[in-house]
Amino acid sequence: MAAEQQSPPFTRQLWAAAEPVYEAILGHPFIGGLTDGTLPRQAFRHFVVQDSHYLRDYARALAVCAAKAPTEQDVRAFADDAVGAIAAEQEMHGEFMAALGSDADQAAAEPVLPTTRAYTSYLLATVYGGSFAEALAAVLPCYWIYARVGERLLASSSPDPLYARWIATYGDEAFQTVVRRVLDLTDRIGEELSEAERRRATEHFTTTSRYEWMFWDAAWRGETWPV
Ligand SMILES: Cc1ncc(C[n+]2csc(CCO)c2C)c(N)n1
Repeated sequence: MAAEQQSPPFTRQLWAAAEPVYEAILGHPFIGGLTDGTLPRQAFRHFVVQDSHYLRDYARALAVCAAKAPTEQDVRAFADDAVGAIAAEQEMHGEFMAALGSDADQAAAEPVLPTTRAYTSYLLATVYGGSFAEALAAVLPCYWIYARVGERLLASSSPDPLYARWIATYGDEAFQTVVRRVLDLTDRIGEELSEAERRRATEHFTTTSRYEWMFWDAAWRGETWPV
């Protein structure tokens, strides 16, 4: 009998699809500026304000993932992240806003800009309308790209204490452990997917990876609504 055809681990397939985007992120001047400390405060502030808006909807997206998750343990893990991990990120943004002479209320009062709106709309449409695998693939770049970027930047860190704090959060071993958990789940789910389902999920993964690049780029450009 012919040996059963083994698919490569799903995460390997996903990363191969998004690798050029990851390389573009590492080469982006926003990331370069975080590392060498030259990133203008205005660009960092733009990022923090938009990220506060992003996190509200991302928490919703994780809660939908929790509702669709296959096992009790996975339900708990996503529900925990929807509450605890998001709260930790919001708290960090509160500290960033204070260091920038502002606060969370002021951030909340600022408009949600085009890239943030596009990214969160896409995330929410995918998690509400798609299968669990599609939902997982859509939320995954948020974890995985930040873990890879954090890990990469940790060695050099930043001469700017604010930017060093940002890097330390994502380079931290505790965060890397959280991400490994989500990646293990992705490989587990991937084993049961048909080729067509893998393709659909990969499309979501590539799209939200691109939105991660665009999110930094929007802050770097000081994006506004054109009208
Ligand atoms: C645009 C954007 N993408 C990813 C993250 C990082 N992040 C946000 S929620 C979450 C999961 C729980 O920790 C992670 C890793 C961010 N802050 N902003």
